[in-house]
Amino acid sequence: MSVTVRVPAKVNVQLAVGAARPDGYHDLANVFLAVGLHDEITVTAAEELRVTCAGPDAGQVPLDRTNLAARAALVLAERYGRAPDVHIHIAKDIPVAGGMAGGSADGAGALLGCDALWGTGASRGELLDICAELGSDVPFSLVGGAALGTGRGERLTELEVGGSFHWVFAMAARGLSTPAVFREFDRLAKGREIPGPVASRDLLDALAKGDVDALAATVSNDLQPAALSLFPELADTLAAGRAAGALASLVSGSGPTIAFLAGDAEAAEGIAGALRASGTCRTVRTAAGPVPGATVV
Ligand SMILES: C[C@](O)(CO)[C@H](O)COP(=O)(O)OP(=O)(O)OC[C@H]1O[C@@H](n2ccc(N)nc2=O)[C@H](O)[C@@H]1O
Ligand SMILES: Nc1ncnc2c1ncn2[C@@H]1O[C@H](COP(=O)(O)OP(=O)(O)OP(=O)(O)O)[C@@H](O)[C@H]1O
Repeated sequence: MSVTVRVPAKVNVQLAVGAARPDGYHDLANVFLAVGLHDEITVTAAEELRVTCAGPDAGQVPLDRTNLAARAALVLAERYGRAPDVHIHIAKDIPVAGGMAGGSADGAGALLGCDALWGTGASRGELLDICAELGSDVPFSLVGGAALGTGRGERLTELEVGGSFHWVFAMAARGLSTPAVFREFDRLAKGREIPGPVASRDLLDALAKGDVDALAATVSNDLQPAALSLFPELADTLAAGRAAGALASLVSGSGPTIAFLAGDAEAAEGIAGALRASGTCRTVRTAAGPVPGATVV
Protein backbone atom coordinates (compact mmCIF):
# COMPACT_ATOMS: atom_id res chain seq x y z
CA MET A 1 0.00 0.00 0.00
CA SER A 2 1.17 3.55 -0.80
CA VAL A 3 0.15 7.03 0.28
CA THR A 4 1.02 10.13 -1.78
CA VAL A 5 1.04 13.61 -0.29
CA ARG A 6 1.29 16.88 -2.23
CA VAL A 7 3.03 19.74 -0.41
CA PRO A 8 3.47 23.36 -1.56
CA ALA A 9 6.45 25.71 -1.51
CA LYS A 10 6.27 28.99 0.40
CA VAL A 11 7.23 32.60 -0.05
CA ASN A 12 7.71 34.91 2.94
CA VAL A 13 5.80 38.13 2.22
CA GLN A 14 7.19 39.61 5.42
CA LEU A 15 10.21 38.31 7.30
CA ALA A 16 11.01 40.49 10.32
CA VAL A 17 14.06 39.19 12.20
CA GLY A 18 14.96 39.96 15.81
CA ALA A 19 18.33 39.68 17.55
CA ALA A 20 20.04 36.27 17.92
CA ARG A 21 18.68 34.35 20.94
CA PRO A 22 20.88 32.44 23.40
CA ASP A 23 19.88 29.18 21.63
CA GLY A 24 21.21 30.52 18.30
CA TYR A 25 17.77 30.99 16.72
CA HIS A 26 16.16 34.36 15.97
CA ASP A 27 12.67 35.46 16.94
CA LEU A 28 10.67 36.18 13.81
CA ALA A 29 7.48 37.78 12.59
CA ASN A 30 7.23 35.53 9.57
CA VAL A 31 4.26 35.95 7.20
CA PHE A 32 4.11 32.82 5.06
CA LEU A 33 2.14 32.34 1.85
CA ALA A 34 1.91 28.85 0.29
CA VAL A 35 2.32 28.94 -3.51
CA GLY A 36 1.53 26.47 -6.27
CA LEU A 37 4.90 24.76 -6.73
CA HIS A 38 4.73 21.28 -5.20
CA ASP A 39 6.75 18.28 -4.16
CA GLU A 40 4.93 14.91 -4.09
CA ILE A 41 6.00 12.47 -1.42
CA THR A 42 4.97 8.82 -1.78
CA VAL A 43 5.46 6.43 1.15
CA THR A 44 5.24 2.67 0.67
CA ALA A 45 5.75 -0.15 3.20
CA ALA A 46 9.24 -1.63 2.65
CA GLU A 47 11.89 -3.89 4.23
CA GLU A 48 13.81 -0.91 5.59
CA LEU A 49 13.87 2.91 5.55
CA ARG A 50 14.93 4.12 2.12
CA VAL A 51 14.70 7.51 0.33
CA THR A 52 14.71 8.15 -3.41
CA CYS A 53 14.29 11.43 -5.23
CA ALA A 54 13.53 12.44 -8.81
CA GLY A 55 13.47 15.87 -10.44
CA PRO A 56 15.86 18.45 -11.92
CA ASP A 57 17.54 19.21 -8.52
CA ALA A 58 17.48 15.57 -7.27
CA GLY A 59 21.28 15.32 -7.28
CA GLN A 60 21.48 17.91 -4.47
CA VAL A 61 19.10 16.07 -2.14
CA PRO A 62 20.64 13.85 0.57
CA LEU A 63 19.21 10.30 0.51
CA ASP A 64 20.41 9.28 3.97
CA ARG A 65 18.80 9.79 7.39
CA THR A 66 19.59 13.53 7.31
CA ASN A 67 16.86 13.97 4.70
CA LEU A 68 14.00 15.77 6.45
CA ALA A 69 11.51 13.24 5.04
CA ALA A 70 13.50 10.36 6.56
CA ARG A 71 13.78 12.24 9.85
CA ALA A 72 9.99 12.73 9.90
CA ALA A 73 9.45 8.96 9.47
CA LEU A 74 12.02 8.19 12.18
CA VAL A 75 10.48 10.62 14.71
CA LEU A 76 6.92 9.36 14.09
CA ALA A 77 8.00 5.69 14.27
CA GLU A 78 9.88 6.33 17.52
CA ARG A 79 6.82 8.03 19.08
CA TYR A 80 4.54 5.15 18.16
CA GLY A 81 7.05 2.42 19.01
CA ARG A 82 7.21 0.89 15.55
CA ALA A 83 9.84 0.24 12.87
CA PRO A 84 10.34 3.07 10.34
CA ASP A 85 10.40 0.58 7.46
CA VAL A 86 9.15 2.64 4.57
CA HIS A 87 10.27 3.64 1.10
CA ILE A 88 9.93 7.42 0.73
CA HIS A 89 9.97 8.70 -2.84
CA ILE A 90 10.21 12.46 -3.39
CA ALA A 91 9.08 13.84 -6.76
CA LYS A 92 10.86 17.18 -6.35
CA ASP A 93 9.69 20.30 -8.14
CA ILE A 94 10.56 22.83 -5.39
CA PRO A 95 14.07 24.25 -5.87
CA VAL A 96 16.66 22.90 -3.40
CA ALA A 97 18.30 25.38 -1.00
CA GLY A 98 16.24 28.14 -2.61
CA GLY A 99 14.52 29.65 0.43
CA MET A 100 11.17 28.12 -0.56
CA ALA A 101 11.03 25.45 2.18
CA GLY A 102 11.56 22.47 -0.14
CA GLY A 103 13.10 20.25 2.53
CA SER A 104 10.44 21.34 5.01
CA ALA A 105 7.73 20.39 2.50
CA ASP A 106 9.21 16.90 2.22
CA GLY A 107 9.35 16.59 6.01
CA ALA A 108 5.69 17.56 6.39
CA GLY A 109 4.67 15.33 3.47
CA ALA A 110 6.49 12.26 4.76
CA LEU A 111 5.03 12.83 8.23
CA LEU A 112 1.47 13.03 6.94
CA GLY A 113 2.06 10.08 4.56
CA CYS A 114 3.55 7.79 7.23
CA ASP A 115 0.81 8.81 9.66
CA ALA A 116 -1.84 7.72 7.12
CA LEU A 117 0.06 4.55 6.10
CA TRP A 118 0.58 3.45 9.70
CA GLY A 119 -2.80 4.61 11.00
CA THR A 120 -1.22 6.09 14.13
CA GLY A 121 -4.26 8.22 14.98
CA ALA A 122 -1.98 11.15 15.92
CA SER A 123 -3.88 14.41 16.48
CA ARG A 124 -3.26 17.48 14.32
CA GLY A 125 -1.61 19.11 17.36
CA GLU A 126 0.77 16.17 17.78
CA LEU A 127 1.70 16.30 14.09
CA LEU A 128 2.35 20.05 14.38
CA ASP A 129 4.61 19.45 17.41
CA ILE A 130 6.64 16.91 15.43
CA CYS A 131 6.85 19.38 12.53
CA ALA A 132 8.25 22.07 14.87
CA GLU A 133 10.84 19.57 16.12
CA LEU A 134 11.93 18.90 12.51
CA GLY A 135 12.42 22.58 11.57
CA SER A 136 11.05 26.10 11.92
CA ASP A 137 9.38 26.09 8.47
CA VAL A 138 7.90 22.56 8.68
CA PRO A 139 4.65 23.39 10.55
CA PHE A 140 3.72 25.87 7.82
CA SER A 141 4.28 23.24 5.11
CA LEU A 142 1.63 21.12 6.84
CA VAL A 143 -0.85 23.99 7.32
CA GLY A 144 -0.41 25.95 4.04
CA GLY A 145 -2.63 28.86 3.03
CA ALA A 146 -1.23 31.93 4.77
CA ALA A 147 -0.05 32.24 8.34
CA LEU A 148 1.93 34.41 10.72
CA GLY A 149 4.79 32.50 12.33
CA THR A 150 6.18 33.78 15.62
CA GLY A 151 8.81 32.39 17.99
CA ARG A 152 11.42 30.95 15.60
CA GLY A 153 8.62 30.84 13.00
CA GLU A 154 7.03 27.59 14.18
CA ARG A 155 4.12 29.05 16.20
CA LEU A 156 1.43 29.69 13.61
CA THR A 157 -1.66 31.87 13.45
CA GLU A 158 -3.62 31.20 10.28
CA LEU A 159 -4.46 34.30 8.21
CA GLU A 160 -7.46 35.13 6.03
CA VAL A 161 -6.57 36.05 2.44
CA GLY A 162 -9.08 37.87 0.24
CA GLY A 163 -7.77 36.81 -3.18
CA SER A 164 -5.08 35.06 -5.15
CA PHE A 165 -1.64 36.63 -5.74
CA HIS A 166 0.47 35.92 -8.82
CA TRP A 167 4.22 35.43 -8.44
CA VAL A 168 7.27 34.87 -10.59
CA PHE A 169 10.21 33.01 -9.01
CA ALA A 170 13.75 33.35 -10.35
CA MET A 171 15.98 30.49 -9.23
CA ALA A 172 19.72 31.05 -8.94
CA ALA A 173 22.62 28.98 -10.22
CA ARG A 174 23.66 27.99 -6.68
CA GLY A 175 21.96 27.69 -3.28
CA LEU A 176 22.42 29.61 -0.03
CA SER A 177 22.67 27.96 3.38
CA THR A 178 19.97 29.18 5.78
CA PRO A 179 22.30 29.21 8.87
CA ALA A 180 24.94 31.10 6.86
CA VAL A 181 22.40 33.79 5.92
CA PHE A 182 21.29 34.21 9.56
CA ARG A 183 24.99 34.44 10.58
CA GLU A 184 25.53 37.16 7.97
CA PHE A 185 22.44 38.97 9.34
CA ASP A 186 24.12 38.91 12.79
CA ARG A 187 27.42 40.17 11.35
CA LEU A 188 25.71 43.06 9.53
CA ALA A 189 23.66 43.86 12.67
CA LYS A 190 26.69 44.10 14.97
CA GLY A 191 26.63 47.28 17.07
CA ARG A 192 23.04 48.07 16.07
CA GLU A 193 19.98 47.85 18.32
CA ILE A 194 17.67 45.20 16.74
CA PRO A 195 13.99 45.87 17.55
CA GLY A 196 11.65 42.96 18.37
CA PRO A 197 10.05 41.61 15.16
CA VAL A 198 6.46 42.75 14.54
CA ALA A 199 4.08 41.85 11.71
CA SER A 200 3.02 44.86 9.62
CA ARG A 201 -0.65 45.77 10.15
CA ASP A 202 -0.79 47.23 6.61
CA LEU A 203 0.57 44.00 5.12
CA LEU A 204 -1.94 41.83 7.01
CA ASP A 205 -4.74 44.15 5.81
CA ALA A 206 -3.48 43.91 2.21
CA LEU A 207 -3.58 40.10 2.41
CA ALA A 208 -7.06 40.11 3.97
CA LYS A 209 -8.37 42.39 1.22
CA GLY A 210 -6.57 40.58 -1.60
CA ASP A 211 -5.15 44.01 -2.58
CA VAL A 212 -2.07 43.36 -4.73
CA ASP A 213 -0.91 47.01 -4.88
CA ALA A 214 -1.13 47.34 -1.10
CA LEU A 215 0.73 44.04 -0.71
CA ALA A 216 3.42 45.22 -3.14
CA ALA A 217 3.90 48.36 -1.04
CA THR A 218 4.36 46.43 2.21
CA VAL A 219 6.36 43.21 1.47
CA SER A 220 9.74 43.11 3.24
CA ASN A 221 12.53 40.73 4.15
CA ASP A 222 15.09 41.56 6.84
CA LEU A 223 17.33 38.74 5.53
CA GLN A 224 17.61 40.36 2.09
CA PRO A 225 20.73 42.48 2.82
CA ALA A 226 22.46 39.37 4.24
CA ALA A 227 21.51 37.23 1.20
CA LEU A 228 22.73 39.99 -1.15
CA SER A 229 25.96 40.35 0.80
CA LEU A 230 26.69 36.60 0.33
CA PHE A 231 25.37 36.55 -3.25
CA PRO A 232 25.85 40.04 -4.80
CA GLU A 233 24.77 38.94 -8.33
CA LEU A 234 21.19 38.67 -7.01
CA ALA A 235 21.01 42.47 -7.38
CA ASP A 236 21.02 41.96 -11.18
CA THR A 237 18.06 39.56 -10.96
CA LEU A 238 16.13 41.98 -8.73
CA ALA A 239 16.80 44.82 -11.20
CA ALA A 240 15.76 42.70 -14.22
CA GLY A 241 12.40 41.82 -12.64
CA ARG A 242 11.73 45.42 -11.63
CA ALA A 243 12.56 46.60 -15.17
CA ALA A 244 10.10 43.98 -16.50
CA GLY A 245 7.27 45.58 -14.51
CA ALA A 246 7.09 43.56 -11.29
CA LEU A 247 5.01 45.37 -8.66
CA ALA A 248 7.44 44.23 -5.96
CA SER A 249 10.60 42.15 -5.80
CA LEU A 250 12.23 40.47 -2.83
CA VAL A 251 14.46 37.63 -1.78
CA SER A 252 12.33 34.62 -0.73
CA GLY A 253 13.19 33.69 2.88
CA SER A 254 16.93 33.10 3.19
CA GLY A 255 17.25 33.13 -0.63
CA PRO A 256 18.66 32.94 -3.19
CA THR A 257 15.34 32.54 -5.05
CA ILE A 258 13.90 35.96 -5.90
CA ALA A 259 10.12 36.45 -5.77
CA PHE A 260 8.38 39.01 -7.99
CA LEU A 261 4.77 40.04 -7.43
CA ALA A 262 2.67 40.54 -10.59
CA GLY A 263 -0.72 42.21 -11.10
CA ASP A 264 -2.30 39.12 -12.67
CA ALA A 265 -1.44 35.79 -14.36
CA GLU A 266 -0.79 37.44 -17.74
CA ALA A 267 1.57 40.03 -16.24
CA ALA A 268 3.38 37.20 -14.44
CA GLU A 269 4.00 35.39 -17.76
CA GLY A 270 5.36 38.63 -19.26
CA ILE A 271 7.77 39.17 -16.38
CA ALA A 272 8.82 35.50 -16.53
CA GLY A 273 9.64 35.85 -20.25
CA ALA A 274 11.72 38.99 -19.66
CA LEU A 275 13.61 37.32 -16.79
CA ARG A 276 14.38 34.25 -18.93
CA ALA A 277 15.74 36.54 -21.65
CA SER A 278 17.81 38.56 -19.13
CA GLY A 279 20.24 35.72 -18.42
CA THR A 280 20.34 36.72 -14.73
CA CYS A 281 18.98 33.44 -13.31
CA ARG A 282 18.98 29.67 -13.81
CA THR A 283 15.24 29.00 -14.18
CA VAL A 284 12.03 30.97 -13.90
CA ARG A 285 8.66 29.69 -12.67
CA THR A 286 5.26 31.27 -12.13
CA ALA A 287 2.89 30.27 -9.31
CA ALA A 288 -0.11 31.70 -7.48
CA GLY A 289 -0.99 31.59 -3.79
CA PRO A 290 -2.43 30.93 -1.31
CA VAL A 291 -2.85 27.18 -1.89
CA PRO A 292 -3.63 24.42 0.66
CA GLY A 293 -0.91 22.79 2.76
CA ALA A 294 0.12 19.12 2.76
CA THR A 295 -2.74 17.06 1.27
CA VAL A 296 -3.10 13.31 0.76
CA VAL A 297 -3.91 12.75 -2.93
C1 LIG B 1 14.45 31.63 6.56
C2 LIG B 1 13.18 30.82 6.75
O1 LIG B 1 13.03 29.88 5.71
C3 LIG B 1 11.97 31.76 6.69
O2 LIG B 1 10.76 31.08 6.60
C4 LIG B 1 13.19 30.08 8.09
O3 LIG B 1 13.38 30.98 9.14
C5 LIG B 1 14.20 28.96 8.16
O4 LIG B 1 13.53 27.82 8.57
P1 LIG B 1 14.19 26.35 8.49
O5 LIG B 1 14.94 26.19 7.22
O6 LIG B 1 13.10 25.39 8.84
O7 LIG B 1 15.25 26.47 9.64
P2 LIG B 1 15.66 25.47 10.84
O8 LIG B 1 15.96 24.13 10.26
O9 LIG B 1 14.68 25.57 11.94
O10 LIG B 1 17.00 26.17 11.31
C6 LIG B 1 18.18 26.16 10.52
C7 LIG B 1 19.11 27.23 11.04
O11 LIG B 1 18.63 28.53 10.63
C8 LIG B 1 18.82 29.48 11.66
N1 LIG B 1 17.51 30.00 12.12
C9 LIG B 1 16.33 29.43 11.69
C10 LIG B 1 15.11 29.94 12.11
C11 LIG B 1 15.12 31.04 13.02
N2 LIG B 1 13.97 31.56 13.46
N3 LIG B 1 16.29 31.58 13.42
C12 LIG B 1 17.48 31.10 12.98
O12 LIG B 1 18.53 31.61 13.35
C13 LIG B 1 19.60 28.76 12.77
O13 LIG B 1 20.96 28.97 12.49
C14 LIG B 1 19.21 27.31 12.54
O14 LIG B 1 20.20 26.43 13.04
N1 LIG C 1 14.02 16.49 1.52
C1 LIG C 1 14.97 17.41 1.30
N2 LIG C 1 14.93 18.15 0.19
C2 LIG C 1 15.89 19.07 -0.03
N3 LIG C 1 16.92 19.31 0.79
C3 LIG C 1 16.99 18.60 1.90
C4 LIG C 1 16.02 17.63 2.21
N4 LIG C 1 16.33 17.11 3.39
C5 LIG C 1 17.45 17.72 3.79
N5 LIG C 1 17.88 18.61 2.91
C6 LIG C 1 19.09 19.48 3.08
O1 LIG C 1 18.63 20.79 3.42
C7 LIG C 1 19.32 21.79 2.70
C8 LIG C 1 18.35 22.94 2.45
O2 LIG C 1 17.42 22.54 1.48
P1 LIG C 1 15.98 23.17 1.30
O3 LIG C 1 15.60 22.87 -0.12
O4 LIG C 1 15.09 22.74 2.38
O5 LIG C 1 16.33 24.70 1.48
P2 LIG C 1 15.42 25.94 1.61
O6 LIG C 1 14.27 25.81 0.67
O7 LIG C 1 16.31 27.12 1.47
O8 LIG C 1 14.84 25.86 3.09
P3 LIG C 1 14.09 27.01 3.92
O9 LIG C 1 13.35 27.88 2.97
O10 LIG C 1 13.16 26.19 4.80
O11 LIG C 1 15.16 27.70 4.69
C9 LIG C 1 19.80 21.09 1.42
O12 LIG C 1 20.98 21.65 0.95
C10 LIG C 1 19.94 19.64 1.84
O13 LIG C 1 21.28 19.37 2.21
